[in-house]
Amino acid sequence: MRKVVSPRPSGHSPAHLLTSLADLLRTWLPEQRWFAGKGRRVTDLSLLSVTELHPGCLHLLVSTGDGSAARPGDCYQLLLGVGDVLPPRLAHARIGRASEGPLAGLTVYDALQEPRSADLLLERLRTPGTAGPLRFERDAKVAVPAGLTPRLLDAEQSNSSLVYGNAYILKIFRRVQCGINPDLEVPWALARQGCTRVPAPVAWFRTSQPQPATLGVLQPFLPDAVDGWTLALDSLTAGREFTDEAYELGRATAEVHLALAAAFALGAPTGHGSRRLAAAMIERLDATSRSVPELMPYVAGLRGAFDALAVLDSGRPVQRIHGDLHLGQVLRAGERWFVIDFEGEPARPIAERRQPQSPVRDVAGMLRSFDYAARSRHPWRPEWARRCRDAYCAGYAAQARWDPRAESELLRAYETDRAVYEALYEARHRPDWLPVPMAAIARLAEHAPTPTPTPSGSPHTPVPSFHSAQGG
Ligand SMILES: Nc1ncnc2c1ncn2[C@@H]1O[C@H](COP(=O)(O)OP(=O)(O)O)[C@@H](O)[C@H]1O
Ligand SMILES: O=P(O)(O)O[C@H]1O[C@H](CO)[C@@H](O[C@H]2O[C@H](CO)[C@@H](O)[C@H](O)[C@H]2O)[C@H](O)[C@H]1O
Repeated sequence: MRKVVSPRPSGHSPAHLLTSLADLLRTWLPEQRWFAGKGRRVTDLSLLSVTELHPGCLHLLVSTGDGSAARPGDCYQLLLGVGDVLPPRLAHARIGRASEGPLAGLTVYDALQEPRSADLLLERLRTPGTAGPLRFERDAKVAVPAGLTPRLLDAEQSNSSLVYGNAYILKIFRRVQCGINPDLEVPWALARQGCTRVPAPVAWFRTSQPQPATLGVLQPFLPDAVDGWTLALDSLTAGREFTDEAYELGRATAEVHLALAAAFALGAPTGHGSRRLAAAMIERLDATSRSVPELMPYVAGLRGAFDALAVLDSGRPVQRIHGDLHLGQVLRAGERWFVIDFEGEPARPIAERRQPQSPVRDVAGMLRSFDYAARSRHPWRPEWARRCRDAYCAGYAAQARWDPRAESELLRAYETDRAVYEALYEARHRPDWLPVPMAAIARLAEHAPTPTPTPSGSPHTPVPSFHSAQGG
């Protein structure tokens, strides 16, 4: 997202406002959990859009860059409060005091932490309309009540979420990309399909400038739900099995996949497209190993999984999928699993995330997650993860009528690709966690299939057993 500028708040041009905000945001942005450019300095900063939502509350789209010509800048959505004095209860929201420009002497803070601004956002969503380039819309069939008490969710998130009265949750996308966000598009389509595994959007807001983009989505909040990651860790801590839950989760995943296949156009079977997919995975491996040197010793071993994929002729069609499925993206309320966060991998371009892909990719994401959970507790219990993985695939097979374990090369390639993604994610966001995906990478590299020439000279890949690579 670049360049265009929207209406002027209270008579100040964005360029003028930037003189007040630039220094503050250069320091504050990189400290935020949702800031994608971890480890990079914000050297270029510009305001793409400024909208005064109400006096003292600015909605901004800012573009940040690190000065490198090779990396395009990112666009972030901010809601900033500006005032003379910050009440002590908002001390934690303080960004700083502007020293120059039109806001000189005023204190700037993160307005999402302020109930008044959160109330106002909900009011906007309840009563559709526009504010400058922002458009607020809702499902006319759902009446959202007024006056619900807001609280900002304290979760480790890629975005920011406000919960209203334990009845609704508003996700505010932090890193904004041009186009409809799959986290609005997919749950909306699934709801139309009658799929009840996904909370259906009831309201949303978007911008038309600098380019059309989704900015936030309001959905029903499941008040008694616990996420799969917390449940899995509880089970590990208590020395309990998690296979019944994993089986049901496999069924829920398959149900969502079937609904997705019905709601969106299917793509052609992977067929010879496997070569292109393998090439993309190899490219990601090479690029990641340049950023995460710990990967270097394993690159040759890991490539085996991608080489095997390149010669695979899969007859299974591709379809829309979740794209970033793991235990943190599933919620259990009572005995029932729900799937949330259809944004896909936030670092990838939206156009790519909306492409049909193999459902095996989601399955691989969840299988990696069982491994993650088992790895994050001492002593490591590989058998626990192996049983969960098996139960999950069995549940999936029972619902989908095909077993992901039968797609062993595809599954292995996607698991390897996911582990590489995780290594990059952890190196950037949580370096202490890097050993978790690295342990899987070491195993996957060690057990990687080696394409061997067949008597006819065409490559033949021995299929490793499903358990050998991940189980121990
Ligand atoms: N509909 C919901 N009901 C209950 N909790 C939810 C719901 N949607 C999200 N959450 C909670 O919010 C957290 C973050 O949501 P998520 O969509 O994964 O955001 P992000 O993309 O920022 O990671 C989840 O882990 C979950 O705890
Ligand atoms: O923010 P998102 O939930 O969209 O996803 C990102 O952050 C996740 C961590 O919060 C990360 O997931 C990795 O860690 C999880 C445990 O914290 C584990 O369950 C996942 O299997 C593992 O991939 C995810 O990769 C990232 O996209």
